[in-house]
Amino acid sequence: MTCTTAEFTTLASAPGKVLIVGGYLVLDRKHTGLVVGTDSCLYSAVQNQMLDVSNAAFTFGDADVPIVVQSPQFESAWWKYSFNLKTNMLTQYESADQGRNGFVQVVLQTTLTLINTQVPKVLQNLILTSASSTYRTGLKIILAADNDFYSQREALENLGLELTSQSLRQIPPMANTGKTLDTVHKTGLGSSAAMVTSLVASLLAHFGIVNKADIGTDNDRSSIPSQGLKLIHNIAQYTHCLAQGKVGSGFDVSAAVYGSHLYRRFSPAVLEGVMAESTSTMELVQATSPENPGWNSDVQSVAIPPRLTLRLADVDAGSNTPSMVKKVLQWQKANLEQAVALWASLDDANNNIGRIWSELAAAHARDNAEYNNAIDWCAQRPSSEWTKEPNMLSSPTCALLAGLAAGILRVRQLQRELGERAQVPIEPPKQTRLLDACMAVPGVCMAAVPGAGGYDAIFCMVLSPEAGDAVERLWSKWTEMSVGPLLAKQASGGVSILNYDCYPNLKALL
Ligand SMILES: Nc1ncnc2c1ncn2[C@@H]1O[C@H](COP(=O)(O)OP(=O)(O)O)[C@@H](O)[C@H]1O
Ligand SMILES: C[C@@](O)(CCOP(=O)(O)OP(=O)(O)O)CC(=O)O
Repeated sequence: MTCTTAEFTTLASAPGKVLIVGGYLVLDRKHTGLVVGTDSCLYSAVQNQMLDVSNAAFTFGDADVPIVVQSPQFESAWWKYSFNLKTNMLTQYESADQGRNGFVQVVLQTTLTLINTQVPKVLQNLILTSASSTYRTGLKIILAADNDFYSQREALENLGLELTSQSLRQIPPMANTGKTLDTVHKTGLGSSAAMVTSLVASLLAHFGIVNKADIGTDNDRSSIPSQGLKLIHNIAQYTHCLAQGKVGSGFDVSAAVYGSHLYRRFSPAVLEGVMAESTSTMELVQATSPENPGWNSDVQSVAIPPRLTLRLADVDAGSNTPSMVKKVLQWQKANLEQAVALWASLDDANNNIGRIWSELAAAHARDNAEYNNAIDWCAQRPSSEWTKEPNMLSSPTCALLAGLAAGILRVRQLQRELGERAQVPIEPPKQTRLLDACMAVPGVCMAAVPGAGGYDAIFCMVLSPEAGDAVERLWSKWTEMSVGPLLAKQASGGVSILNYDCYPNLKALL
């Protein structure tokens, strides 16, 4: 498609996440988490726009820039702000139903303060181009999400369609949810981390603080993060923590920035001094700087092995991650000796998965034909048969795939053990039955609960489109729980700057 670039509109996207292994352990810097970024994204479009402020419930002074943010897929989701260039104060002066969006507000407050401190003239230019006190040049921001972030069950029911990916493809992209942000049913892809990351990136790129080339577009990123990408990461981690009121592991924001990788968290100390409201601008600049050595997270790229495809489903029940985390950490504290041993076993089992992925990628690079033959063969049989055929015993790829299937069973066994000991339903029996059935489908090499586990979601890794279809047929016939497929697959890239003109659905929203 030939697209022209619209002047003054900057569009950024950030992917959702699936924590394949490493739930709970990733909270501690001693351990890593294997996280995959999805091709379902959150988008943020920023445009300079002449805004009519004549009826605003706020008197605009010489230094005030108006900002309108809309999330048109939701009911009552618009917020109007003014950002004062002299005081760096963001004021929300109007919104639908007097609502607030804590994540948007914190990102705007922080990012605009940093921009105004580092390159004041870019925001002052908006004031200089304001035509009158009635019309002022400000920022119009649109937030939009791929449908996968929110449950589409109701939409399918209303259309009289079954819960299948074929039906999901009939729903228009970025469809209206008919819900508010508070009542929408999320699928667990990490909407706030992806939204925060895309909004930070779009603002920094719009005002030239980071170079669009530094951020990358879709898949053209080098493996060493640029200073610009680090700045986006640091601001996104900081604002996400501030908005959620605690310093978490940050794997979700890291996936939104860098895409799929092996993640080791940053030491929380880098943010502990700047979580208070009284944080000064200088402290903010220092804390988020790409040069700040406190940002010691480790992002190691992992290759999802060729021809392995991620399939996701949300389970219509839901779990409360923070309360599960609280209970697991309480148990860990109260049972240190047992916990040390269990954490070590889980760490081994988790690392084994990442290691086999790397070895599979290496096997593909070494002998493409052998690799493809083994995938074709395994794709037609359940994993329990992969070691039973004498002819295939000499195939290195077949052995690795069998190791992967056994490896994820080991992870699951330990996750169940942790769940039983901490009295937290990490892989409850209903999920065990579903996951065992998935593992029995020909061509499935992995199936487990992602992240914190519970009743939120499941993931599978399949070796062929036919295996993916077979898994989906199993889900659609599953009666014990309602299992809804998502359309998302794995994506290698993280946050990206996109050509706005290539996204007519978004353009129609602005
Ligand atoms: N499309 C969106 N538009 C505006 N805000 C959003 C959007 N998606 C997520 N958010 C913000 O993120 C919050 C949800 O965060 P949270 O409950 O932590 O869910 P998640 O686990 O998906 O990140 C919303 O209340 C809202 O503030
Ligand atoms: C337990 C954890 O290590 C992983 C939780 O991963 P999920 O993907 O389950 O997260 P939510 O989207 O918030 O439900 C907690 C953490 O690292 O933040």
